[in-house]
Formats: sequence, C-alpha cells, structure tokens
Amino acid sequence: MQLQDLLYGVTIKELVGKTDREINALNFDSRKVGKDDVFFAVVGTLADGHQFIDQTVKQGAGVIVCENLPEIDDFTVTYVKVENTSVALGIMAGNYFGNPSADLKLIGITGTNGKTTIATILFKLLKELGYKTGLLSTVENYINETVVTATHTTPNPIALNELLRQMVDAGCDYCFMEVSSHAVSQHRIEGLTFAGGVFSNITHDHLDFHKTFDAYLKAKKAFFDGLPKSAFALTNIDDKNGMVMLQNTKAYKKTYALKQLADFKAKIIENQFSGLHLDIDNEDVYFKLVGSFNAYNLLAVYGTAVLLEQDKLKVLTLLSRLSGAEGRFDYITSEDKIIGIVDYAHTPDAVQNVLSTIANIRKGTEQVITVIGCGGDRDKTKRPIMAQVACDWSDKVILTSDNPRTEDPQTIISEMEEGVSPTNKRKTLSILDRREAIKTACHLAKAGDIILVAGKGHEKYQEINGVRNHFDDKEILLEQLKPIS
Ligand SMILES: CC(=O)N[C@H]1[C@@H](OP(=O)(O)OP(=O)(O)OC[C@H]2O[C@@H](n3ccc(=O)[nH]c3=O)[C@H](O)[C@@H]2O)O[C@H](CO)[C@@H](O)[C@@H]1O[C@H](C)C(=O)N[C@@H](C)C(=O)N[C@H](CCC(=O)O)C(=O)O
Ligand SMILES: Nc1ncnc2c1ncn2[C@@H]1O[C@H](COP(=O)(O)OP(=O)(O)OP(=O)(O)O)[C@@H](O)[C@H]1O
Ligand SMILES: N[C@H](CCC[C@H](N)C(=O)O)C(=O)O
Ligand SMILES: [Mg+2]
Repeated sequence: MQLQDLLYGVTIKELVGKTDREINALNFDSRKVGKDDVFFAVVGTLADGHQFIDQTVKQGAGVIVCENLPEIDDFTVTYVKVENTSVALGIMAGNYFGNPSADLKLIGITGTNGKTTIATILFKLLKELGYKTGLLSTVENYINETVVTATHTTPNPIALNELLRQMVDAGCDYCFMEVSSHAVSQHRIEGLTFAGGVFSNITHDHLDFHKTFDAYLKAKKAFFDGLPKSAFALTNIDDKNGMVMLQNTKAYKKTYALKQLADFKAKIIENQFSGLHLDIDNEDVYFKLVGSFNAYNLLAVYGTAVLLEQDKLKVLTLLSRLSGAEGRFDYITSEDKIIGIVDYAHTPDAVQNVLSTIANIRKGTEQVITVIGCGGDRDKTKRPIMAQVACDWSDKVILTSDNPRTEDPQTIISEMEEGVSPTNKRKTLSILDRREAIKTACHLAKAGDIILVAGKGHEKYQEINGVRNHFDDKEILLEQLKPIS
C-alpha cells in the first residue's frame, strides 16, 4: 500500500519527504519495527514513543508519524507531523485494513460494569438468529466460530482493525465490541464507523488513570459524542448519568429502564438462583441469568436487538435460553449443599450488586463467605471501599490477593483493611495466598452456606511482577467443593 492512500482523512501539520512510497506494516512499538514500516511515536503513560524514533530509523522504518519532528539527517525517511499520533494511528489503521467497520454493523458497549455480559449475549443471540457475527470482549474475541485470545477489553487500533477485517472477510454481518474508557481516551476507536452505542452504567473505577470521576465520565461520553447520525444510542436512564451520555450525540436516542418509563422497559417478577423472571415489554419471560443487575443487561440486549430490527418474540424466546459470559455469577453446588460462586466483580458497585443479589435470594440462615482482593497498578481508592462493601454484606470476609502486578500484595491488603470498621474486624481474615484463602472459605462453610469468590471471574492466571501464573478460581472451588454432577 502507498503512504498517500494511508493518509486519507489524517490532518497533517507538517510533511517531510515523499508520500508516493510503498509501506510494509504499521507499528507503534519500536521493538517490532522492520524495513519500510510506519512507526507511530505515541506519548504514553510510561514512555514517550518519540524517544525511540532514531532507533526505528536504524531498523529501516520508512515513515515516522509523530507530534514533534526530530532533528532530521536521513532524508529517505518520510516524517508526518500530526496533532495527536494516536488519532492518526486509528485513522491510518482503518485505511490500512480497508475500513472494515463500515462493512458490517458495529455496535459499541460502554459503561463501568456489564459490557462483557451485554456484548457476549448479543453475540450469542445474533448467531442464534442465523447471522455471522463477531465479538471483541475482555474474555475472548470471536470471528464467528473462531476464537482469538483477548489481551485487552478493547484492542489497540491495529489489532482492532485487523480483527474487523477478518470478520468482514468471513462474512460477518455484525460485531459487538466493548468500548473501555481507556480505549476512548487513548483514541483506540478513532476512525471506526459505529451503527450503534449502548451505555450500561457509570460508577467508581479507573481513577488511577482518569484522575477524577468527571474525566472518567467525559471519556465515556466522548464515545457517544462521536457517533454518527445514522447510529442509535441506547442508554440506561435509571443510572443518574444515563441521559448525560447522550447530551451531545448526533445519533438517535433510545432509553431503557426498570424504574421508570422508557423505550424499553422491564419489571422483575422473581429473582432466584435458578434465574430471573421478567415482564419485559409486556411479555412474561424466564431467563437463566441471575440478579437484578442482569435484568438491566438483558434489557440492553433486548433493546439493541430490536433496534437492529430483529423480531421481538423470536429475540425473547432465544434470549431466555442463553447463558451469560464466563466467570459472571458462575455457580456450583457441592454434595453437602454449599454454593460456590465465581464472579468478576472488581468495583465497589459490582461487589455490592452481586452480594445484594445473594442477600435477596438466600433463604435466611446460611452464612455468606466472601473471598476478595484488589488488583495492583489499578485505582487504589477503590480498595478500602470494596473491603467495606464486602464486610457490610457478608458474614465472613477473607481479604486476599488478586493480580498484584508490580505492587506488594501485602500492601494492597493493608489498604483494603483500612475500609474495615472496628465492628467488622471480627469477621475478617487476611490470607495473602489466594488459593489458601479459597480453601479456607471452603473449610469454614457448612451445608447451605454461600461462598463468593470475587474479582477474577474468567481469568486463568494471576499476574505477579509481569509473570502470569496459571490460576483459576473456579478450578479451586471445584477441587474443594466436589459439586453434584
Ligand atoms: C495504561 C494503558 O492503558 N496502557 C496501554 C497503552 O500503553 P501506553 O501508551 O501508556 O504505553 P507506554 O508504555 O507508556 O509507551 C508509550 C509508547 O511507546 C512505545 N514504546 C515503549 C517502549 C519501547 O521500548 N518502545 C516503544 O516504542 C509503546 O509501544 C507506546 O506506543 O497502550 C498500549 C498499546 O495499546 C497498551 O498495551 C497499554 O495497556 C496496558 C498494558 C494496560 O494494562 N492497560 C489496561 C489498564 C487497559 O487498557 N484496560 C482497559 C479496560 C479496563 C476495563 O475494562 O476495566 C482495556 O481496554 O483493556
Ligand atoms: N449491569 C450491571 N450493573 C452493575 N454491575 C454489573 C452489571 N453487569 C455485571 N455486573 C457486575 O460486574 C462484573 C463485571 O461484569 P462484566 O464483565 O459484564 O463487566 P465489564 O463492564 O465488561 O467489566 P470490565 O470493565 O472489566 O471489562 C460482574 O461479574 C458483576 O459482578
Ligand atoms: N479490566 C479490568 C480488570 C480488573 C480485574 C481484576 N482482577 C484486576 O486485576 O484488577 C482492569 O484492567 O482494571
Ligand atoms: Mg469487560
């Protein structure tokens, strides 16, 4: 491909060198740059890509896209100066892969909690309806039947456009993707053509990255601000920021709610371990998913499917048979009637939702034992709050390690302990080793008790100092509890 074709839609501030040159691949990591590649110098959170420009020129880079031009001594290289390299990267990655997002219906789902659940159920539903479909999610990416490992909730623009290209080539009509707030801020979704956007909710998370709740909210809102007129924007108006998201969107606005009038509405009739019974758009339907928060997720899925012009009754019939995403309220019952639940709750709101769901559907006398940790190199302010919520809603809490990453796991636990009130102290234990923590919960549990293992859901690893060791909460629960088959 010629550089000039790649630059279509990019606002260039300054250009040094020729644009009628063949380029090989796109790269934002200097360590991977080869001959005739384009290197994008991105200002990141840990490093500034500009410091690697000289190195990539030595490695044979043909084009450098950057925000500040370096001293130029090799005039065979083309330099493209832009306002924001990440924006240019998004647009150029789209061009490189033939802008695949315009050749299928791309639906983005954003919000603090529920993205994976909503995107995954939509993916399963549209497949059941007979369409070839793609999924970009925290757990896994799918090109119809083909699984591609996910490294991020929203991939980088090159990986993202490459996956969309593969979906279009495989004949996919739809793609459902999670749009994380990091992805919006870092312009990973720049240049994509969306057919719709869905908002689930916004609560406390990622303040390490966004610094303030307002900045976090603005990042999510920017996704809706960027939607085209032809797209729909579906929002949860029971969330107090639900309408704020749509304030400046050009897309046509649609709403869903459990507590007020909306375009798509539902009422919870029953909420049991066996599933939800809802009145949804005046139809009486049973679902396999558990918890009132999942009533919101199901409503978001239903609304999206209807906005995609699918038959309402067919949608509800198929939806009632579908399960959710792996590691979300995933439960087993042991031979001695102990219930073990694995859930990906890793925000204060999610912990509260999952524990209040358990509180609502338990019979009364059983104990709720929660095993919980917080991730390292992530929002520290949520640590004491998550511990506090866990204590308020459980009979016993075991504080443990999650993915410590580069932090000392004992320090993370101490920061969680700060949220435990003196009266709650007596029901709390701290056990650094997560396997031991889960085992202890299983030993403490008696018939009828409920164990919640929160925070890691589907994850099959524990990340310590850059190394991911095999770790699976569900596997340990299964070992310890010996479920009824
Ligand atoms: C904080 C964050 O989001 N970081 C992401 C970001 O990195 P960055 O731009 O800050 O990178 P950096 O290390 O500062 O380096 C700056 C630039 O220099 C380049 N570089 C760096 C070193 C070198 O030797 N040569 C070189 O060229 C880097 O490739 C980069 O382009 O861009 C990288 C490439 O896309 C991502 O891999 C990286 O994800 C890190 C690993 C990460 O953990 N991100 C998490 C927090 C994240 O993105 N999470 C959200 C969702 C969370 C949720 O849903 O709750 C997600 O979408 O997954
Ligand atoms: N609609 C919802 N409202 C509040 N909490 C929810 C909702 N849906 C799911 N949860 C809780 O949040 C956890 C994460 O859900 P899910 O993986 O669907 O969210 P996510 O937005 O994809 O998260 P991430 O930001 O990590 O990608 C679940 O395990 C559950 O505890
Ligand atoms: N997508 C979230 C996942 C958090 C999961 C939790 N297990 C942790 O490691 O903090 C993040 O990157 O913040
Ligand atoms: Mg997710």
